Amino acid sequence: QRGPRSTKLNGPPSTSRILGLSRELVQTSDMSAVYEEWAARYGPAYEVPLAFGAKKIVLTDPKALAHFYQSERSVYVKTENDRLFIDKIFGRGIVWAEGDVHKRQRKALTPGFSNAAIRRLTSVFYDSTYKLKTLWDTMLETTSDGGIIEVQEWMNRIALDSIGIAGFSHDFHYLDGQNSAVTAAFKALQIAETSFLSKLMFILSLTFPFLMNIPTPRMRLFWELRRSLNVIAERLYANTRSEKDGDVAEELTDQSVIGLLLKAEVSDAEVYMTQEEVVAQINVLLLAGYETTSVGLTWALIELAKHPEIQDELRKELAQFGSGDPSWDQLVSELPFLDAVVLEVLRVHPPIPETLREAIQDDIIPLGTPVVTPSGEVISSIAVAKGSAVLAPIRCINRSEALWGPDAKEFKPERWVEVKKEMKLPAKELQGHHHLLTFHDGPRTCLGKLFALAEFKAALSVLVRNFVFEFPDGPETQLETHMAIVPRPKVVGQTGAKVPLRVRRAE
Ligand code: HEM
Repeated sequence: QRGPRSTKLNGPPSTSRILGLSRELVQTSDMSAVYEEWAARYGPAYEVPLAFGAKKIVLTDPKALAHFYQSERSVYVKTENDRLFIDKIFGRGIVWAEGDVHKRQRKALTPGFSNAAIRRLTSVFYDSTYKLKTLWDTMLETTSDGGIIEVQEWMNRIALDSIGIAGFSHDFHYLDGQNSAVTAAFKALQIAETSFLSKLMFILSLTFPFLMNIPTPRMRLFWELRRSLNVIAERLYANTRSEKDGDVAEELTDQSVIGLLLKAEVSDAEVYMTQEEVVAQINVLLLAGYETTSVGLTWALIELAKHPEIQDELRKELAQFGSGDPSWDQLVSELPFLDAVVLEVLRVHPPIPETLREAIQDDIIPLGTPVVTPSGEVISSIAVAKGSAVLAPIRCINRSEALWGPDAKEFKPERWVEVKKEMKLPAKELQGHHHLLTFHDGPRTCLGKLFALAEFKAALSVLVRNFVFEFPDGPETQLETHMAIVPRPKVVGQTGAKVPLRVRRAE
């Protein structure tokens, strides 16, 4: 028996009876700007026609978004097709799980991400960045004017080695130039240019999962990545186990996220995980912790290269530590400008640009700002029928002029001084990390938030104190998006996700 129907909302008209607006959604280079335009025209809750008569409800209203994220797991879940895709790539770990299985897995993983755990892991982030500093120092030794360095690749190296060691006591030695099946698969994904057909197949496969079995070059890369991650994950599982049994490297193992996880697995039945689940968590950590942070760090260097005055101000703030490094506590609370730069990078360039969910039961979503329906009725809540797709366009929300003011698209770390003192903008109604939904919110909010923030801050503090970053062709250099696992920046004209910067040693 069908429950109440969804409220009919206004929204952009379909351009194709078969594809709805799917083709436009795939072809548009800046989807967040389109979502913003539609929100300005149709209000902060509207609907978008998709392929084969499907549609999705798009929310930019802060009250609606707070409700949406708080109702994750109980009302809003990942779509079956998303889960099938996640299962194929990541396995059945925490990103795949829903309901009680998710609750149990999250409980088991949580201690690995506590304040105390991250405080202990901060030295790992410093070690990785200093390794890079030593290598760059050697590369730049003979030049007075700096050298051109493709920084995205180096941020990948910091991020992969850091998650390997801090996640499961495994050193990939990627900073040392060592390649592996994992690095090869990630690299191939970054270089591969996605054809329109391949992108369209990918989008359609979320509606028609059988398309995932068609071996497009992109799908083959995903399968290869999964295969290579599994080999590593199983070896790590076995190693950690034998280390634990023989009490070898116990201290190191215990400090990594997976060390704590394995400990929980043997001692607490409530959070018991199968070997398959543990292997899947390693895959998840690798993917969730690697791409997001390396992309975020790359964007940070891009923005600093585009804004030399901001880079100088940050360098000045960091100078107070001389040649020493800020402790974890200092990184967290004694470097307001570093904090502002990091928050601004996460606002303007959220590594995961949107959240798509499906309602597993009927729901009523409250609205802070009423919308007008096609029949002219003014409503302050919308009915959402079981089975409806709901989208939170994070990147659009973070950059929305209606929420963040007319300078919303600009990179201005100084705005955070105001935001933290007294937020006057409509964005103050947004929940999440300092009004940002970049890490989501609610019961499925990013578990690695503290990990990511500590890594960002430690890495940037070392990089900015020691090096100066510039665009070889000036700050007006244009960038575009390259679709890897998450969207990556690339300088226009480069093949693949490349960001070459001129790097000089800071005096
Ligand atoms: C800037 C860096 C990062 C950003 C922006 C970010 C963002 C997110 C987002 C948006 C989600 C929700 C995904 C979804 O359910 O659709 C998520 C989940 C998650 N993240 Fe992060 N993440 C970052 C770094 C990390 C790191 C470094 C780790 C681990 C070391 C991590 C571990 C996780 C885990 C385990 C989940 C699943 C949580 C759950 O489903 O309950 N993340 N992250």
